[in-house]
Amino acid sequence: MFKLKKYEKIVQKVYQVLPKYKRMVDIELQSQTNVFRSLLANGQNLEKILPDIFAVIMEADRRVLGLEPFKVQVLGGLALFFGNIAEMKTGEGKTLVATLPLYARALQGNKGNFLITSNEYLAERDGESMGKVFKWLGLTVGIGVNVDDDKKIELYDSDIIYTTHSSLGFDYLFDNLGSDLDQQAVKRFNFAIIDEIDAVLLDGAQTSLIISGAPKVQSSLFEISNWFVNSLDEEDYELSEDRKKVWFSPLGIKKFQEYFNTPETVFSARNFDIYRHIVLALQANMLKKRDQDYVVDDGKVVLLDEVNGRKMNGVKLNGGIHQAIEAKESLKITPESKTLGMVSYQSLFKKFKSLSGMTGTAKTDEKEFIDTYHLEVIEIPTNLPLIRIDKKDQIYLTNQAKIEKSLELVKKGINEKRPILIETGSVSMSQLYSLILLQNRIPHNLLNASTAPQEKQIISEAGGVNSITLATSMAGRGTDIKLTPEAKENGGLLVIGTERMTSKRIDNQLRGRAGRQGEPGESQFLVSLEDKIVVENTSNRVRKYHDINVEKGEIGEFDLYQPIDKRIVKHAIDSAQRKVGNLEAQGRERTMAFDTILSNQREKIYRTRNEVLTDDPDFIDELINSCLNEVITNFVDNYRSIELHDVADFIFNNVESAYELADIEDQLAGNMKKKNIHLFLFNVASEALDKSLDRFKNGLQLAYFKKITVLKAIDNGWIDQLDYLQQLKSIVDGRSSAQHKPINEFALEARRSFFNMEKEMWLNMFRNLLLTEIEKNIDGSIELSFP
Ligand SMILES: Nc1ncnc2c1ncn2[C@@H]1O[C@H](COP(=O)(O)OP(=O)(O)OP(=O)(O)O)[C@@H](O)[C@H]1O
Repeated sequence: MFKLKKYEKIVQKVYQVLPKYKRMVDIELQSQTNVFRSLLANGQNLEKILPDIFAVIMEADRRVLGLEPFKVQVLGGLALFFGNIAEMKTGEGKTLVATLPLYARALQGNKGNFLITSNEYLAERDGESMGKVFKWLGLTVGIGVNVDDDKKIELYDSDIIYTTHSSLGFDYLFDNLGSDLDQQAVKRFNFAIIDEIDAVLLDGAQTSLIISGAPKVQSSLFEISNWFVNSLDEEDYELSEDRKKVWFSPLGIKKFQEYFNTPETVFSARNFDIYRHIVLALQANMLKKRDQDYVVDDGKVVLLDEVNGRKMNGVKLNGGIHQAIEAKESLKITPESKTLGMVSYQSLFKKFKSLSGMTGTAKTDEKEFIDTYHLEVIEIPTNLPLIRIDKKDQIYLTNQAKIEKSLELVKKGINEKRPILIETGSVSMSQLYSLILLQNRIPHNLLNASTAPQEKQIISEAGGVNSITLATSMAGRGTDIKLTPEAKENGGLLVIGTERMTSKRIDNQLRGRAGRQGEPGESQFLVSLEDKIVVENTSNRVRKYHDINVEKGEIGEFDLYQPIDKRIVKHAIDSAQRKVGNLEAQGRERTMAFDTILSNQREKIYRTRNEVLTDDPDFIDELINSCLNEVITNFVDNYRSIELHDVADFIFNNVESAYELADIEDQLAGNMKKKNIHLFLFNVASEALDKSLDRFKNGLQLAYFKKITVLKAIDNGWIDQLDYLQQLKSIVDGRSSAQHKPINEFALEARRSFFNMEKEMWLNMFRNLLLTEIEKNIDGSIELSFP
């Protein structure tokens, strides 16, 4: 409330200065960008001149787009500027609202200002339309989808960037795989507005973005593990309530120990690899269903999209689960690939100095936004009163009754000459419904994942009289259906929902296609007790109620076509939907907890990497010096007492092979104290290093050699660590009990393995520096072959 008051005061100031800018001719208004920029460069406080900045962009919006932001839109713009979530009802014009804070933030000249959308269609649509205003005011604008690699630097150098969350995430990960700082594109994370922030941060945030590459050594453990898992009984494992997790019961663990003849705890380092494979086999057999999660096509496992059921050709599950399914189906096991980079959306967006978001539906999940992102939700009033009529849900016992009743509604809408939008929960349902409409001779447009290329065309026709659009929830976000004057007169858009979606927010987004900008409209959802979400998430009591009454219906004792008005049924449907929502929230919380641990390590590595990439010779030399010290200290500390042959082995394996045992003996002169050995090895290594580096007569080549050997050691170590952590996550995530707190075990092991990785990195760096062979080509270039 306090914040809203503050913003309202600024709005007043905006309207006080607006007339001044309205009087300016185009060229004078356009020049204000430079005026503001130089004021800011000279130390002017951005907030002080905010009313003027907002007034300029408002007037530019009006001149270029023909749209002057309403008062409530200015208020929304301020909520975004100050880093909040602006909750503005569907159709209130959020696309335009975003222009105000983006312009203000971009004036500081610090780049890295983003508008992030949940899909490519919106990024392109909004980037192109709103881009015109920014360009008119002299700023540069980039659209970050489908961009060639060689255009990435230019893209991210724009003042304002419209892109999707995944494009940004992948570009960030790829940047940190390269060996050239000049090639890094995503350098600045200053300000971001996330459009449809609940879709991006809640609906789509359970999975992390992953880049994988380099095949791993093939393992034969997949088949053995599959065989073992098939020999288990039901009491050997437990499934979570939502059947999305599975873990071994104490009985199962006992069988594991007997079968593999390993009395040690299953979580010991020695058992890690086999245990991982067993867990994967258990998951593949118990959680992944053929023809539901995947199909077997031509000897290959092809995944199915959970939401729209389409085949996802070429997509593979990470972390070995894909191979475990192949073993389950007795197919040829494809090579497993290592994870090269991984980031969750949560970590990605936490990188921004200032983050904000907008949506029509955030208040219900405000707690999660505050807890996770420190984002407050500010409710912005509507410009005109909302006059859409949201009818209460009609609940039927059977799908058949529901569909027939919805058809009646469609026909009624046709008689009233209104545009109709029918929403289904999946691609298959949309196809089925399309068939039913055709059987009833009702012409319509179908909008789902497979007709996506025609999206623009379909939406442009959707607001005319008698236009019927059948869609999946794809048409639920950002879709702006423009009504014809006649359609408005006839009552506006009629939205018919044919089932509850996975959250109330998504339902509300669908309703929100109607009644935009104070227009007339209506929404009606029809639900049945046979809908997927209800069947999968309801109690036995409701199931019984369904079964008994269907039987009664068959003998005419229950009217199947009469909507059910019982509280327990309504309650059951609401709670089925809530249950799905809660499970998803828990999933996000877990992803976040795991990723927080991982992101601390990732940041540390990426920071060191970037320092190496800056080519600062002092930094690299210091690093190399520490490397000698670390490796030798680690070696010495590893022994209680060191024998001569241990020292010889160390030199032979890591420094050079031509060293004679007698020489070592001579030089140590019987003094086998650790301090003396340390000194001796340090001298040997320093000499060898000088010799190795002396091979480069050219300063540039020498600098390159140092940089690349160091970088290679860091990257190899980190990739192995990342891959290990991903595997570890999949096995600890499955077991949750009083004794085992998965996240604590993960944290402990992650820390221990990071420590080991650091040691391994130093050693690899050491070996790279001393043992890399060089071949000179005739043209003066060199080729390195690493040990
Ligand atoms: N100030 C304005 N004056 C006139 N029309 C406007 C104004 N602002 C927005 N509009 C129009 O309102 C419609 C809805 O805008 P937009 O699609 O940006 O809404 P939204 O808030 O993003 O909706 P959703 O929540 O569904 O994504 C558009 O047709 C847009 O042109």
